[in-house]
Amino acid sequence: MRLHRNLVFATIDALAEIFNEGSYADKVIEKTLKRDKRWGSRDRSFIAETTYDIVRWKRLYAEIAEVKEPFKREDLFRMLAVWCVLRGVQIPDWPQFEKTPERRIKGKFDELSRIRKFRESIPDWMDKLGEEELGDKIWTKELSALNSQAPVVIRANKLKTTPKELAVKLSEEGIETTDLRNYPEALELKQRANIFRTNTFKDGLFEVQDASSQRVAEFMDVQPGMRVVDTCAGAGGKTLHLAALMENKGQIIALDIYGNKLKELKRRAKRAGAHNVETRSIDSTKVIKKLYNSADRVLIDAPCSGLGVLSRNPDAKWKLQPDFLDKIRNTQLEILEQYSKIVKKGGKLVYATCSVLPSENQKQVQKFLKTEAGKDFKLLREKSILSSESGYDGFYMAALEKS
Ligand SMILES: C[S@@+](CC[C@H](N)C(=O)[O-])C[C@H]1O[C@@H](n2cnc3c(N)ncnc32)[C@H](O)[C@@H]1O
Repeated sequence: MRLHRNLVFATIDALAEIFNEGSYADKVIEKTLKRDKRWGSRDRSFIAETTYDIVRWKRLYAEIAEVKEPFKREDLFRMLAVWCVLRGVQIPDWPQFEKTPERRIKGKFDELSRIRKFRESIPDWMDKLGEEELGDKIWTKELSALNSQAPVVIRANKLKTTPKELAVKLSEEGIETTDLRNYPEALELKQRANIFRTNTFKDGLFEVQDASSQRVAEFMDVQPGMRVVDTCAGAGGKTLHLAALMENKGQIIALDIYGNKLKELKRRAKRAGAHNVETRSIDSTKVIKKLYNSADRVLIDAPCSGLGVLSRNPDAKWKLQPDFLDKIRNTQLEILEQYSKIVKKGGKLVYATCSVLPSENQKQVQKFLKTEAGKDFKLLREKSILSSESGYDGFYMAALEKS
């Protein structure tokens, strides 16, 4: 591979913005890719993948390159030089890469690879927390899985197609997929591609949704005709799946505290042909109270640390802070206590997170069961999905029944 100057400069600009201005990697990359219309798909994937790689390995690369935050441009070039050496990419003879100590880089990499927090490139506090919660063996395996590039998985929208038919249509548009055993609606891309440009996507035949995430709506045990409330619906990944499982029959009320996310949900629902979805922004407690004791199924896809989805969102390693985790655990419990009241007698509640930490998952459910609101519920089943075991995102889900 030969490095091209304008692609490398765009990558360095993106990294400076992510590391030094605290911007979100996905947003910065999206903006950077719009900078030059002449860039082809290989150029675009170089920028996106190199930026994500260096974000993912920030601690390790900074340690090897002997640079500290806030990073100057020359520091970022040194980190990129580390990336080149460790990936066997030829270092260009540009002034920015003069005197790159290739042997020293390899030596330091071998030395640091013996220490997990450097090898897996994560903050001390997160390493300690993961080990405390999951134990040394599982955490070590999980970290390694969470540091690998996530596969692209899509969900065939059964309101409009079947996975088989979708695979054929995508293939006609030059995109090859494999179907996933045990995930009835999922297809995995054989190679990364810009699938949002396909007609198949524009026509609403699929959504991008990780395989583990597709387990959540399945876990809800919905039937066509039910009344379902998705309380933390965001832009509607799970809502749209629920609409498909309910064959567009019955009612789904999608709630969130952010109206702009619900607007996006509406746009997606229209594309997907999901007609049984209504959105309501939670702008006061009244919105929730009005729904008390009314739903056959309630989903709480709770805000969480996102520690199960680090492979697709590696900058969360650097943006997450311990005090945020404390706050989010309180929010999770409050939400459980409040929103569980929406379930009617005999109805079911599903609590889910994309975290692998028991303190956000099974321990929260156990705490909830001991509260006043929780005493009417019994735990039916729960599932912890580790990325190291499934090959997809880390997730947790619990189904509870109200008596
Ligand atoms: C894990 S995300 C939801 C993802 C979404 N369900 C999906 O499948 O695409 C959690 C969501 O909870 C929302 N949220 C945060 N605090 C909330 C609260 N107190 N009540 C309701 N929603 C909340 C966030 O805005 C965010 O959209």
